[in-house]
Amino acid sequence: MGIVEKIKEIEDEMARTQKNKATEYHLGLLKAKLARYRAQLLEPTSKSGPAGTGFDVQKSGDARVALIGFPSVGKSTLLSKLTHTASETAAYEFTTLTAIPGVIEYKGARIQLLDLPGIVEGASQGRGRGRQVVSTAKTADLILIMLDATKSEEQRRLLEIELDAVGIRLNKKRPDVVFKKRTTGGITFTSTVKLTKTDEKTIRTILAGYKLHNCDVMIREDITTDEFIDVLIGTRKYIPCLYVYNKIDSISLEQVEKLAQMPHTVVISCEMDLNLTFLVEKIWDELGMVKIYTKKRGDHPDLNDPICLRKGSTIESVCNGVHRSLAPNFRYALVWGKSSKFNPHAQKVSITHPVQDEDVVSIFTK
Ligand SMILES: Nc1nc2c(ncn2[C@@H]2O[C@H](COP(=O)(O)OP(=O)(O)OP(=O)(O)O)[C@@H](O)[C@H]2O)c(=O)[nH]1
Ligand SMILES: [K+]
Ligand SMILES: [Mg+2]
Repeated sequence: MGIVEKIKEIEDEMARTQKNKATEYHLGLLKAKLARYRAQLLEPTSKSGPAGTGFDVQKSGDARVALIGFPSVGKSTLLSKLTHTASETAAYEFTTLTAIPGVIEYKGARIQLLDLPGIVEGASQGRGRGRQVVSTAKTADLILIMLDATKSEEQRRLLEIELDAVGIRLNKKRPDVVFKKRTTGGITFTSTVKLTKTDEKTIRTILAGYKLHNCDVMIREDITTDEFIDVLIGTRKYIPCLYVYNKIDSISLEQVEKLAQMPHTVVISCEMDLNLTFLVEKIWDELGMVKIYTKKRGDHPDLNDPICLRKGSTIESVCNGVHRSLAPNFRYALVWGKSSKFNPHAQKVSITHPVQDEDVVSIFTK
């Protein structure tokens, strides 16, 4: 009998078994067995693709948000609450076995929310399908670390370790270091600030360790040695993160207040519908989305169908948001709004002009 059949058998037996004092222990055993089989299902097999690749879910919408957490913290419950997609939820661990995408619609934007299997300690080392989960997290524009408010604080640190191990840096900026490889000329080292957490000698030792004998290094921020290594490796992902504590219906008000005061933190209860709207607002803020309205010559701006972009986007992204034929044929654009030098009047701009929230843009092509 395969694992899937065994799981089915246990689930059937659980459904048949009446819940009462006498069956409590037996049900507990079944639950434990079920969790074990489901965990086995999550282990990589030759069929499930090489370790280190994420789930094959098409990116869609204006941004992607990934739900990362231990089993049974309520990830699927949240997906079902915030989107029109239902993801199976249950009281046993490893209910979700693959990536399930849903869409949050907010302020005209479509944000993809990705429900993922729960991960366990050691996920990044290839235990279970966890490696696939953390690899998928790398593709997100925002990570929601979902935590069970009734469980110990330790869970948060353990998850951070797993994400760190695959090169994800949470709520951190890329270190301000310019690093250029050369073919000759040795190492030029400059630092525009006083280094208090590392020094030139350490950095030169590291460079030698990586067999980098010709390069330019310019450090413009008081970085740590680890941050310098991140720059060298180059594939680090700097992703914003919100810590979402669920199940606050089961803890005291004092505890709720304590959690809510922590930075980048939102406390919610999916079951009691507490703070879910606020969570969506925070997701929007953290993603740094802007809304751009387009306007055809002589028309009013189209206020019903804004283009949603990440903060810092340029006219080029606006072009691509309308149609991919626009950018190659671009002549100039007119912008009204915060990014116009002459606000409230229009400014004529090039394709590299950065737009701001609620700008109105007209694009002129050749
Ligand atoms: N008390 C309480 N229970 C909740 C809340 N949200 C979800 N649950 C319960 O927590 C259990 C797990 O929920 P799921 O949504 O399946 O959790 P998950 O994180 O998707 O779990 P896996 O897919 O197994 O990793 C279910 O029994 C839910 O009913 C909440 O706000 N409060
Ligand atoms: K579950
Ligand atoms: Mg789930």
